[in-house]
Amino acid sequence: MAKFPFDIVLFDLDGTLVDSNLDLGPAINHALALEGREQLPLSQVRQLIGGGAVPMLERGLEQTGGAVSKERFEELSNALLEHYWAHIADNTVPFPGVLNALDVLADRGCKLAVCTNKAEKPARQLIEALGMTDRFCAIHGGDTFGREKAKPAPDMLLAAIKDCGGGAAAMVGDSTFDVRAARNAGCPVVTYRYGYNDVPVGELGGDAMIDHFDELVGTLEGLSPA
Ligand SMILES: O=C(O)COP(=O)(O)O
Ligand SMILES: [Mg+2]
Repeated sequence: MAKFPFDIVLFDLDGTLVDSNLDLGPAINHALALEGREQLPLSQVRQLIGGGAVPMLERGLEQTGGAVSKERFEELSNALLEHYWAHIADNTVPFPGVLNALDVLADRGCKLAVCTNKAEKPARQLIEALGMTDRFCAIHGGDTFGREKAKPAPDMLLAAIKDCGGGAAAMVGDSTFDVRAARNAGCPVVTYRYGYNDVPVGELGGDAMIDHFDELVGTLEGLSPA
């Protein structure tokens, strides 16, 4: 078998490895209800995911009547996170084909890592609850290197590449945060059509797009390391 073109594959979490909308949705709606705001349908919540909990709540408030004071935002944000932590893996599951794709990549000698804008603690909690921790050499969150270093900054990707021992890396993600972070880190990037795309999926601008995780290994085989 030909050598696999990548030594390392970096994965976004929400909307890429896992379908977490069913647990993030009730958490943001819990915070909106505390402020007397209308509930957002899950189809709308999907489009708010990708930058982490703070941008998600900011945008949710904007879409239901406008911003609140800094103090109130802090309270609502804490309420959102508390609700989310209590229900982190109630309904969240890996997307179809994810576990098999991770198995095949590991068999082909790839090291795997998670680079998410979710805070590191809930990211680890979720990955652990799904029994997936041992698959990854590194799990970096949106606060691991400070919020200003969250995606689209390349820092967590570059750190994960180092943690995995260095080598040719590719990124897999669902949003503009992932595509821009991969570009900033100099890695090719595959996007997932059924993730939580924050722009129309054709405009994400990755190097390749998959409709199902069964396509991932073959798609990566067709890409060249940067
Ligand atoms: O939770 C979020 O908003 C972002 O998470 P992601 O970077 O794993 O998509
Ligand atoms: Mg995502």
